[in-house]
Amino acid sequence: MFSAPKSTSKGQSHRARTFDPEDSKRVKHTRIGVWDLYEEKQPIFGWDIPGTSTLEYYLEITRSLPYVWQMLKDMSSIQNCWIFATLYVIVGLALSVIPAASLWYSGQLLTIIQTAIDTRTVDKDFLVRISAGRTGCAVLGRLLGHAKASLAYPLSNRLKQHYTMHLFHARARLDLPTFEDPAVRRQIEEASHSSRGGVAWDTFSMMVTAVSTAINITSEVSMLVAVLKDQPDGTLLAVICLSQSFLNWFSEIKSAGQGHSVWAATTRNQDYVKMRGLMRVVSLPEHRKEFVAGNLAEYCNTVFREATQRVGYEAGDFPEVWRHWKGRRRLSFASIFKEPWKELPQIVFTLRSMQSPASIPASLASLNLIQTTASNFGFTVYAFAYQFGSIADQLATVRKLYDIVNIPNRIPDGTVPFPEDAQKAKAGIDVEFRNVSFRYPDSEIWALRNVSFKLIPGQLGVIVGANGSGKSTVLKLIMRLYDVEEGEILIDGRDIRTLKLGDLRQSVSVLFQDYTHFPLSIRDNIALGNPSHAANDDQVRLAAKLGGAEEFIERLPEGFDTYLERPVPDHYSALPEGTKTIFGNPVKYGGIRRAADMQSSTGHNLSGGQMQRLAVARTFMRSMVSEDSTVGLLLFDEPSASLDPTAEHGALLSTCACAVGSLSGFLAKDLFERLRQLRGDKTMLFSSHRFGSLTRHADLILYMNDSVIEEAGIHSELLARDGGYARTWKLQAQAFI
Ligand SMILES: Nc1ncnc2c1ncn2[C@@H]1O[C@H](COP(=O)(O)OP(=O)(O)OP(=O)(O)O)[C@@H](O)[C@H]1O
Repeated sequence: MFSAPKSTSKGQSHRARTFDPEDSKRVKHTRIGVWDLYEEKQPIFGWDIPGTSTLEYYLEITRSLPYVWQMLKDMSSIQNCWIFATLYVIVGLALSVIPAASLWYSGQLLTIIQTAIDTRTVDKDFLVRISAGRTGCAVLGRLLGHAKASLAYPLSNRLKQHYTMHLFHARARLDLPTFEDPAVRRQIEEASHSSRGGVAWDTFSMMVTAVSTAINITSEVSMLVAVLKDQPDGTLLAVICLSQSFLNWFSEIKSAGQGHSVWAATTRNQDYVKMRGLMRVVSLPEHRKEFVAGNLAEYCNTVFREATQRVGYEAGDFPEVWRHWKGRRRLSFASIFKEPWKELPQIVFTLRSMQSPASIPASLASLNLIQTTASNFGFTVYAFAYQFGSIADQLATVRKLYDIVNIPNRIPDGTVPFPEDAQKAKAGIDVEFRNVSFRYPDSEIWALRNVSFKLIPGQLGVIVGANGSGKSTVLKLIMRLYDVEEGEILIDGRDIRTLKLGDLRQSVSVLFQDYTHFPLSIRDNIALGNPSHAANDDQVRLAAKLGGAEEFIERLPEGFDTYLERPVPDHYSALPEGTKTIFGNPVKYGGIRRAADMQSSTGHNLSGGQMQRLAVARTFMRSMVSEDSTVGLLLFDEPSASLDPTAEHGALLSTCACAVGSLSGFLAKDLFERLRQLRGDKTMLFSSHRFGSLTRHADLILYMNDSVIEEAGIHSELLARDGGYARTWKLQAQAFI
């Protein structure tokens, strides 16, 4: 809904095991406008101050250290990384002592002033040397700062690239149920979370900054003590100024609101929710068709006006309302005393100067020195706390980054290679369900109950039944996207759980009902049907032809190189009205601009039927066009759902020049017929709502209802039985009369 402030987005989950907004002992509730904010109650000297000690906090750091060590070792494997890293550390450390060196020179200037007051003489050479040193420090500080920023770029890029591959691998290796698990998704999200250059860079720069900050503060404070110990009231002024910067920091942290605490906000104001919904209805292009056709303008205007009046002036996005509320809350005890406290050093100084007017110049110089150092000191600590949140949280992110590559998959791999005989498998494999029952993860409802059937090599099976009866689930279980809960599935007589997963999936081809297209080029989308032949353009084109997709692909301006959805959008400002296309794509303006004056261009829009032909082409790529394909079982989930009749009957395609001898024959026939001819002896299993040509040819029809197989047999048998299948078949037949 909104992005949390930076300091809050880090460092929450692993400390607070659970967060229950209703737990009033631990959670404070505040009503802000239409929003209910729930904040975990925090002890003042608990988590609020980054780096403060508690056992859990240190344990967290201790647990993460081996992973940080691993990260440092991994950095050595990245080209030139250690050179940049070492230089970065050296420059960072050198920078951290510059303020102390400047302070030393300033102290020397103080001594010169003091001597001048006492003796009325100035050592000019010494003054020149000290002034040069002081100026040199400033110049060196600037140069080192520049060098640090210049080193940060190549270093962070190297780390980013390395860990992007790491994250890619970690995500790619997960199976479906593991990937769908919300806990796993969260784990991945947390491991990928980073502000700028990735987790590794953030951690590395945090460590360098932590050490530099420590050196900076220690050296500055000790230098300040050394410089001021002989100055009149130096120590008193230093204490007042440092306490002032502490007060400042404390009030900032408090007013930053939740610091590092856990919080959540929701709105229960139905009028506000409705207002936001209506606002989207009138703003987004996807609703406009129905909005206009449904004549909704007047009704929506009235409802929106009424809802707005009821909500009053309290409506607003949470971040906006929250920011305003925090501004009001900023009037804390610390913030009230902060201002008068600032005047205290001046008051002390004035009192002292009245007592001994001769020391005014020296005192003035030391006051200035102390104030500058104290404000630097406060700023350094605050900047560190703000940038990195908590050290423990940052280090814990590294642990998560490494842990995600070890997330166990829910579907364990088998050990038996499959098939034993590739030629035989290619010519069809058999599949058998024995008393299979299955529930989806975290679901109480049985998706399949006691399902048994057998298809022998070369047979055509069709599963028919109402929505939600379990048809697609049968296909998913054959692919081992999930494992059965009871019973077993056998492929060529072997329990699929014993077979090597890669081999099993290599031998089966599936076209899902809810197939997706990858945000890659059309060529790649088809080629991924058979990754081992992805570079073979002829096969890709043949697969496109067989799937009935070649003709419309060729008509696209970029043909097979067209991206259906470009993963990298072009960005542009508000272009002059006459600009209709840019970079070959139409200029589009959405109802709501996502980022100031930036707008992304999207890819081409294909019809549902064209999209499905692409998906069919990918299936053909996998199963038909390659000589060495080991696919022996073809699964189709509602393959003709969005194909128009022309496409199904191949009329459009009959004009295609066919590349293979017998191709023209079956292009003119209906899709099922084409599939039947192309498959040779491969076993096929369809799930379909449609009865008709497909079921008439089926060797086995499974009529499913409410997760069980109610009837099984061939078309004529099931018609004769006059049960659910016959009823539905007659209903569908009547619809076409
Ligand atoms: N990912 C999932 N998580 C939980 N339940 C699911 C999931 N997918 C399907 N189901 C449930 O499993 C049951 C069987 O679904 P399935 O998709 O196999 O039905 P179907 O016969 O293919 O339906 P349709 O004809 O609409 O595609 C349904 O009750 C459905 O709600």
